[in-house]
Amino acid sequence: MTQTVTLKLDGMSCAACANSIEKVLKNLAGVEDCSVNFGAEQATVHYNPEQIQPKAVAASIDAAGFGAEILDDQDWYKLSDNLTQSPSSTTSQQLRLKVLIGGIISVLLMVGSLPMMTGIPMAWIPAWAHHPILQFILTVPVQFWCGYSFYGGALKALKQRTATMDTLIALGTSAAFFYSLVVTFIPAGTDQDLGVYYETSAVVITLILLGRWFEDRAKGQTSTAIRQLMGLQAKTARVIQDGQVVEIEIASVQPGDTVLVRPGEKIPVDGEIIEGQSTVDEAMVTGESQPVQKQPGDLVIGATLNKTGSFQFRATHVGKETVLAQIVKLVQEAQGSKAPIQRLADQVTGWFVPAVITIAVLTFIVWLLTTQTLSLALITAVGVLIIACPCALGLATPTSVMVGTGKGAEHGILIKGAESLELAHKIQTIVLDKTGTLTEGKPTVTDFMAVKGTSHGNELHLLQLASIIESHSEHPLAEAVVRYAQAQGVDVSLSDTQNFAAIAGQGVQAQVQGRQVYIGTQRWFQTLKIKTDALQTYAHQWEIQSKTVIWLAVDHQLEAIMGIADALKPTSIEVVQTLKQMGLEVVMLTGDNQRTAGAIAAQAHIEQVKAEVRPDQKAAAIQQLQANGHIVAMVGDGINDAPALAQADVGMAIGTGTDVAIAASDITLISGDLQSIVTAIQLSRATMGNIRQNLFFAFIYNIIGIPVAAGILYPFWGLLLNPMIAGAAMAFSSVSVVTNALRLRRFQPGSFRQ
Ligand SMILES: Nc1ncnc2c1ncn2[C@@H]1O[C@H](COP(=O)(O)OP(=O)(O)OP(=O)(O)O)[C@@H](O)[C@H]1O
Ligand SMILES: [Cu+]
Ligand SMILES: [Mg+2]
Repeated sequence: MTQTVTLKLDGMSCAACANSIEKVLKNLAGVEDCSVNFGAEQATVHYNPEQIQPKAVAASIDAAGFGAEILDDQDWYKLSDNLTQSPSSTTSQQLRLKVLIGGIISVLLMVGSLPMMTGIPMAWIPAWAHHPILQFILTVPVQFWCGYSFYGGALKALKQRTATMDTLIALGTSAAFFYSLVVTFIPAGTDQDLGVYYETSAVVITLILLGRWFEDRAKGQTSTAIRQLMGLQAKTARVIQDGQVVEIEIASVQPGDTVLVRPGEKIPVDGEIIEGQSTVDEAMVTGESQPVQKQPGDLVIGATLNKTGSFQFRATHVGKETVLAQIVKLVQEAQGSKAPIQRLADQVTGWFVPAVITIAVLTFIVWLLTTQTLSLALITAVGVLIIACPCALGLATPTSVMVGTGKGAEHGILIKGAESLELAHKIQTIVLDKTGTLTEGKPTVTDFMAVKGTSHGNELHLLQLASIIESHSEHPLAEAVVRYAQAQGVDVSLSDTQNFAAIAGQGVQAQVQGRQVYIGTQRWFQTLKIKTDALQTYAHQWEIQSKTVIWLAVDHQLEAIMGIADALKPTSIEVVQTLKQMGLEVVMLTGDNQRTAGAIAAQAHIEQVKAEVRPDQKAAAIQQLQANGHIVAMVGDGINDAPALAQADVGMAIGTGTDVAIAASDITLISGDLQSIVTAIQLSRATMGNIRQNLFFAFIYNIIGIPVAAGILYPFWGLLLNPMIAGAAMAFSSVSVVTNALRLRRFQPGSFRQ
């Protein structure tokens, strides 16, 4: 049996580090699958607990030179405390100090070399400021203290027999530094003017650290969604103990406790109202903007806001069992998962670094041979090494995925993984379940008609037989029948049913009071050879009014029919229209009969209808649509439709209220509002657009920069890329990628219509 553990990682400097950790993990016995996300600094590991334990997994990451901490969800409250604090990590503070010191030294070095670099004599700069030995002394701390992490990273990579961006920076700056060192202490015997390049190394190191510092800070902001969610948690709860109201820490609340909530207070944990009434604002968890009426028996969600009344409820779920905790866990997992598009970036980084080293060596050799100038050959080679860093490439997808999934959670859309987020923008066909998705899912019996002149002609008696059977069924239609019977004053409690059987998609049967009773579809009755002609005209009439007709027979004689209405949700028509405008094909899927389905579809302006599809055939119906080469999404209520949801490329479950049916679906729409289907697709489109921009930003510097740094323009215009500018461009590329990803935080439903 596979288990999953999430680890918080430390010490990764670029996507290549993530790749090498992934390699280490995949080589461990007992690890079945894993994914390391550089942007989220997380590893998700699927392992076999009989072969390996999370501790051993973490230890192997440590051994590879990185830090790993097991994210244990046992202690939810501690975790939430940690996460709600601002993310001013030690890494960030250390980076800041290094940037500061590197910056001061770099400025001193630059000022010293100004006259030499510009060729203009500057009287105010004393000659000793450019003394090579002074410059050497100044550079040492930058090279080996500020730049220590590059050497460390390069060494780690070497152990894994790979090369990362640290390798490139370490190589590039070391080349500049040691070349200068040689020139400083072994005076050249030639007449060539050999300059030193200390400032190049110092500036490059400082700029790249500056980029990383910005990146680190910005990366912290990509996870604000989680911090906001965690921040919703109440700190204390008012619990009734021995008739006294006591305020206790939220961590001490136990399931079964009676909790008191006053107007304007946060509801501390999940539970069921036992006394009192109120309206509750659940927007922060479900995305539903309208406050919801609550009365005894209704469920309340922890972290939502009580508005008007005060009430008491019995705690049912606390700590990591609460809806909020589950949402946070899901979002965290999604943020750490990998989008398929990232595999491309990973592959590219895999061969990019070795390729760059080769290009740099070639550049060095070619320039040395053609110009006989060592300094020119060196500077071009260093330029290539610096500009070619693929670090922005590793940030391009994970940062957008983090912001995108977080944004989803904010709107009540839980996206299970980056893969679903990516797939959602490719959806071509969207299949909507009728009952509970397009309609309210609250059917009510509106009509009753008995066959006149039969021996059991008593309507109430028939209704009693029907409701007795239906009280054994969980089907929403069955509940409607029972409710109707009760309203007519029928006693449904008396029950001596035998051989009850529910036939999926057809109806129910049983023996009641010694009689064989059937309730179900007309089609089923035809196969049972029960004549349905007598009520045919009524049935047709009701069906055209979009009512579901269920048939009742006693001892193989048709006795009555009932018409059941289930209204469209108020937003259905508009949502279908928007989906069509977005270029999607909309299909309605239902087990209900053709005519009723057709009438509902017509109301919702849906042209394609698949009706009379039994629950076990729904997955096959999806498969049929996929066979035409379409990417198909299915929206259903998540309980009956699980196989179809799983079959669809993207399964969206409508989880109403606290009933978050997470398991079978790729995307859970927490509020029942269909508008969130549109929002989910728009969010996916916006995120993918954002990722493409990021990949552009990440590549453009390399594509333009490498040939220029290699000196392609030098023979024509004498143009070379100064390694310091290469360093700045490199730092800027990472920063521009993360900043662009943060732009996604401004996503608003409806604003990204394409
Ligand atoms: N317990 C029941 N009592 C009466 N009729 C039933 C019962 N269960 C199923 N049926 C009949 O079978 C039909 C198909 O049921 P099924 O559960 O497949 O679909 P549905 O819930 O009506 O629609 P959807 O597929 O949109 O959810 C129903 O429309 C109804 O006529
Ligand atoms: Cu880099
Ligand atoms: Mg159904």
